[in-house]
Amino acid sequence: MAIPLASSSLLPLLLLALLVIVAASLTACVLVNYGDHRRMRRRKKKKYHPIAGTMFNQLLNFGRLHHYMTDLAKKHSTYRLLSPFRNEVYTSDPVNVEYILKTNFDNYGKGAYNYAILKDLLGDGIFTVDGEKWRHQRKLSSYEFSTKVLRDFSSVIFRRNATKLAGILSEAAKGKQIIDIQDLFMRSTLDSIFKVAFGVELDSMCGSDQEGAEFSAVFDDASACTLWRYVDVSWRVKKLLNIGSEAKLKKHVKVIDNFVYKLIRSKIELMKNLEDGSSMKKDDILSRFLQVTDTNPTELRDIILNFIIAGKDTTATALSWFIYMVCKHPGVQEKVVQELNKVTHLNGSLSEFANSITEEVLERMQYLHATITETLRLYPAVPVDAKICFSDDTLPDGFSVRKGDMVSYQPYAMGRMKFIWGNDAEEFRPERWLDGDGKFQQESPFKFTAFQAGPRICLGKEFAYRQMKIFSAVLLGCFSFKMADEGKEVNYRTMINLHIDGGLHVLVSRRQESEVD
Ligand code: HEM
Repeated sequence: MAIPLASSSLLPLLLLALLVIVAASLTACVLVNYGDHRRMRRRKKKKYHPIAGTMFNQLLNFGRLHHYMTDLAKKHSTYRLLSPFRNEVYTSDPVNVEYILKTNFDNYGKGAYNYAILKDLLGDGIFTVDGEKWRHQRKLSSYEFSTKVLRDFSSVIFRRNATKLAGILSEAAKGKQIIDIQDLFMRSTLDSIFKVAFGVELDSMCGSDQEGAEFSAVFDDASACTLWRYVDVSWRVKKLLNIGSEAKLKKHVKVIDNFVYKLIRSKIELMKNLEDGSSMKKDDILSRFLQVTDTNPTELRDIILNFIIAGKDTTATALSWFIYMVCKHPGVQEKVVQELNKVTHLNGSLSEFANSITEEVLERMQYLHATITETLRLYPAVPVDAKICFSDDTLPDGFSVRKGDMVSYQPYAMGRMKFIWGNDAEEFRPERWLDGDGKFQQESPFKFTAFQAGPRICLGKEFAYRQMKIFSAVLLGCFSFKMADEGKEVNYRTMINLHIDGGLHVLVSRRQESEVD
């Protein structure tokens, strides 16, 4: 999901909310502690995970939240943070993770809490629901995601957009211009997912489509307002009175709905008018749904918007951290290029070069696959992922959780745990993913949790890898990258996705060995 935790315009409000929450936390912590103590005495047999801090500490460490949580994880593989609203359990223990995400899957989900917050924007889409509703969505969507039609169509879009991006970098290289590559990745992944989902060219990369640019801005803002509900305890009142962020959200959702329903209506018209479906076959997800299912417009709206939110910032942030890593490790950058040299010819036009990156070529790029995976191990696009516990339970480590507790696994902290990855856990070393023959080796998804695991594992994992590999192969084949300011500290901004704070500013230059024009 791609929702900023704190856009700069929301910062003063956020600080005010933090102060209120801090006061409430302190009082609640005392009460919860006391309550825990009494309950523990009553139910002697049950034990609960150690308390490592409170929500107050989280707020104090907001700017370095994932560092803070990693430090706690180094002390306790599973711990509790006290909050006035609910008990929060955080785990980086793969055995507990497997239990929550797979073994007792039905007992941990989005719950009514997340549903209420997300529903206005994401409707009954795959991200917001549990149980039968989720199963239905998952079945419909996983069938589509596994088809060759979608694979081929999306690869064409990725190659085209990677070529477009390389064209922009080419101009920047000529003028020795510093570019914010994260911003460009954000635009190009939005364009890609939009084309794949709706069959519509948004062109936010070049900004040629006014309506598209407006949709993109409104969608980002609506996501920010939705996320704001997680910190604004008064959001329901504001919604009732239609004021502040809630009034803004309502207005934005209307714009989004108009845009999306218009697309759906015109697609339905188009389908009706097709005399010979095969000769004018359309391969975007919306058209495919209309061809093969009898999904109604509201369901379609929810399905497609959820895909857009899922596939937009996740891939863009992962690609940005990948570029950051290869800038910091020029040796790795060179090894990726050597591999590319082996499997493709770095000559011809930009689009010829991009088109030469076929499925077979992608399959042979094992070192690139390992480098992207190593990036995601240390910089997972979703750094923490929370579930709600539906009934009292005991985790495999012997500690109990209660109905209503928030139970989270933490990909960011897990990537840095020595007990999972060995003493070099914090080092960037793509080789850890390769066997003696240089072949990529999968790890347990309960250790490498960047894509979640179990029945709800990311539906777009293969799609995302293909996109990231095509983009990185095209870009590294043509350009060498270095940081615009080598001495500048690069950090994340605390958001649902792991964005690079302030963007990633790089200098690119044409590669000597590449004769791609
Ligand atoms: C580097 C890229 C990506 C990463 C790291 C990633 C990671 C994740 C994670 C952690 C979840 C679980 C979120 C939750 O608990 O709700 C998830 C779910 C999901 N992802 Fe991805 N994702 C990526 C790209 C994509 C793309 C490109 C798409 C589709 C176009 C996609 C589609 C989905 C969907 C539909 C779900 C919901 C699955 C379900 O609840 O059954 N993802 N992803």
